[in-house]
Amino acid sequence: MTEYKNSEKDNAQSSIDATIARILAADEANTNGKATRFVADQEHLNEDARQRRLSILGDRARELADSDAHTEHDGEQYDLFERRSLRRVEGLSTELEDVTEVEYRQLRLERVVLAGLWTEGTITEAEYSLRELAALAETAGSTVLDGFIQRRGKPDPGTFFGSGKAVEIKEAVAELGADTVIVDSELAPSQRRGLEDIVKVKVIDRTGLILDIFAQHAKSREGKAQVELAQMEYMLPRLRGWGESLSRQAGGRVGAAGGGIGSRGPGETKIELDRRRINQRMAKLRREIAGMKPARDAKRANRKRNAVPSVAIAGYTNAGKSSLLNRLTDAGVLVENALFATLDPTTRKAVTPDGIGYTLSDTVGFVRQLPTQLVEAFRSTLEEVADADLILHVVDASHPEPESQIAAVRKVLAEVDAHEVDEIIVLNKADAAESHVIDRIRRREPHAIVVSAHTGQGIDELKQLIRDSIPRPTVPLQLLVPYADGEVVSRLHAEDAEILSTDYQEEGTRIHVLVRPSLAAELSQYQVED
Ligand SMILES: Nc1nc2c(ncn2[C@@H]2O[C@H](COP(=O)(O)OP(=O)(O)OP(=O)(O)O)[C@@H](O)[C@H]2O)c(=O)[nH]1
Ligand SMILES: [Mg+2]
Repeated sequence: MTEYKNSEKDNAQSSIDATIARILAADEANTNGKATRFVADQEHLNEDARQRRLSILGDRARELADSDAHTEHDGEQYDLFERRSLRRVEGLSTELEDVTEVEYRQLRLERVVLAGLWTEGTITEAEYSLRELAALAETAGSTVLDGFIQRRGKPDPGTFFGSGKAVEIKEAVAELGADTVIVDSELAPSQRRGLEDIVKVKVIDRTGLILDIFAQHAKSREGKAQVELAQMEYMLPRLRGWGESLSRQAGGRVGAAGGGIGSRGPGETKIELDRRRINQRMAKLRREIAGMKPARDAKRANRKRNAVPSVAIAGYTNAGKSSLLNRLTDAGVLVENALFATLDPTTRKAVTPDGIGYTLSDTVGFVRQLPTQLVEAFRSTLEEVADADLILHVVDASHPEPESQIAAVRKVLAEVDAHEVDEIIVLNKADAAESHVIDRIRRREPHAIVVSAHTGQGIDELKQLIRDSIPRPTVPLQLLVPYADGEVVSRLHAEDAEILSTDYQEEGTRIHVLVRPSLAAELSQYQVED
């Protein structure tokens, strides 16, 4: 309660806080567990409140739709044009061709109502989570009509929300003409069915929504296979939930007849057939993904052999990772004010201000409650982060509370064993951030730097910091390179070597240089005494 009062002081004018105030007032009036509508009741709506109702979630949605500011560092953004011209075709993107009659839902989200439980933390956190869900829904291509938060100790085992709340959601769905309810958690299969029976439209959970976005955005063969595998993994237990009673019947009969080989055929239910086909498909996908690994490993091994230091850009979705890559290397990678714009990792060559080469990789963004199926499916991609010499952990400092995003990212990094890699916290979007947020995080994170990929603020310092943080060539050599072998000199200039001095002598170029051990061996023939 006191936490809320503080934030009210900071931001007294905002419509969100007005909403929160209403929620809290209603919450105090109601006993704990009673439903709280996220917006004012219809009969109490004056014109002002009506406007506010439209803007509570719409703010985020509009932000997503309108502001796609690009800088000249973002290049031509061909991918963005392509993505815009490839907007979703109903029902196609998430269809699973190989699987018939499965309970898998084609998401086809159009007009949606959001609903979340507030079980712990402050109402402000519950609010952020719902706003993020709105942004996710927008990214998936749907229109968000309304949102609800219910204060409740723990979810109802049957219907997730309390029955009163569920009825209220149903009324809003009918009133607004929504076709989908999106719940801000992962639902048990039975809870989803229970809730669907009440609200009478399709119910999707956060995991299903994130999987849908990934399915829409995956572009490379590997990315597509990874997402499909994750979708299947998500689907399988839900399929079981649906078919449980059927399977039990068949199993019972098999059991009574003594069971065993041959007795399964006729008694086999459709659900088991589907499950088997999904398992087969998953095994095939796993093989395919494993098959793609050698190429990736070879690339990585090549980088390792050349001992090129690698820097991975990681961070919460929409933090500005791709913008930062573009700013540092002019790579022209897709930048979009949407969640999960980047799914296929891009690696670019970069050089430090003093000419040391390194690779810089953009990665898939993280999100709170990133489906575990996705972490698993993207493991090979994420492992590259674990392999890096340095992680630039990009944080959207214009968010009022980036701490929870930092925590969510570190959780995923730990899952892929990347938590021991050196990390620089890059507080991005400084141009749009509140200074008290930046100060607060800098106090907590000594290894932080403030930048703006848009204005270029702090970018030179960041480049210096990268220079100081990556492994540097250490082997000192005195070389005398005949003028006929000029390409060796240019290679030293282009590659990973730190040239300390150059002297043009009669027999050739005399160079004092620091190189990596691998290169030192190759250059032995040119070595001379000091
Ligand atoms: N104001 C401001 N906006 C920024 C800055 N950097 C990035 N943005 C905006 O933030 C949005 C997301 O940028 P991206 O670079 O696509 O973010 P990302 O982290 O790669 O996102 P995903 O790939 O979706 O995870 C875009 O609308 C950018 O224009 C910045 O320094 N200042
Ligand atoms: Mg990106």
